[in-house]
Amino acid sequence: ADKLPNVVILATGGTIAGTGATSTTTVGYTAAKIGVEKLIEAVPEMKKVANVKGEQVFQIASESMTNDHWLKLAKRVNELLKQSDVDGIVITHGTDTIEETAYFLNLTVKSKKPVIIVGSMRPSTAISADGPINLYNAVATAGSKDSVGRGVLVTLNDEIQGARDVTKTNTMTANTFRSPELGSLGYIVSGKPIFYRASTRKNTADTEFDVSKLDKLPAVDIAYGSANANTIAIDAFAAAGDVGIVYAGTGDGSLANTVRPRLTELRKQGLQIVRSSRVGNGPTIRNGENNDDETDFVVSDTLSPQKARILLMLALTKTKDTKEIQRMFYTY
Ligand SMILES: NC(=O)C[C@H](N)C(=O)O
Repeated sequence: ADKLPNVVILATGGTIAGTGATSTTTVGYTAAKIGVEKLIEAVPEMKKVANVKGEQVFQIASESMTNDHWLKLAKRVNELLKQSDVDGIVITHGTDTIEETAYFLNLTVKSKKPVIIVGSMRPSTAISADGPINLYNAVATAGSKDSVGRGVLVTLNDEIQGARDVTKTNTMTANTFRSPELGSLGYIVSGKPIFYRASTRKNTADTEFDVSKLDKLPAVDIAYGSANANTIAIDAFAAAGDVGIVYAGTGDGSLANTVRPRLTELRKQGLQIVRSSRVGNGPTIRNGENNDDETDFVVSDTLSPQKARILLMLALTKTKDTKEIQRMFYTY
């Protein structure tokens, strides 16, 4: 028989480790309660597809994930993947920011070995909890040779999503993770990942980003466009010392006439401005709703504001040049 792959589970908390008062409590539970050993014990079936080891890296609800957590996690993943006795990694994670952590690691993990991020929508104590099957599928995917070189993957609900394009689309249901514009990558069928497509964008070992020597990321925040828009948030970000702002504009990243002049001024003062969209689908197009060549802004392409924030932070660790940063937004 083939030797089983070695998979390390890095646990970070989330609803997959959550507990509720009763088996029918699916809302109003407490996230991040159960330790990694208990998570592993709950799914003995995993032993048939991999040799599994667990490590508790944090125990938090994912809405409290920070840049510092990401740096620590990326460093640990890179360390482990350098070991010849580690074939793949599974990260258990809350679902609220799972897509952000996935994209951050997609740009900063320096290995082709599989990295799978998994969560659940129902707490571990719930009737028909989705955590155990999701964890089983994630371990099976992490141990599969078919998953090598595909970038960081998010697996829930029997589906495989790519880190760049996946997003949470429903606040409550188990089938919340979708890659609405560009499609999911595949399915997990009885413990076997089946891939149908791959992103054309660069990831992991093929990126230019290296966080191994960083202990801090540049300060970048997101401001949200709406009718009656004003500059209160962007003024505060600038005053707080942000070096970049992602503006989640209306429509194709359009900017109100009350906002555009101030963003242009902030760019002149050296802040990097990325124009993105609050719509959730479709590209924010260069020189469309704004003359970006003239204002010297970057556009996010199809990245959501929350993912544009990540790429802008990493870009700013390499360069301050707008053209270079725009190139990165068309590359990753
Ligand atoms: N379903 C979940 O995991 C939600 C939880 N608030 C978290 O992100 O940690």
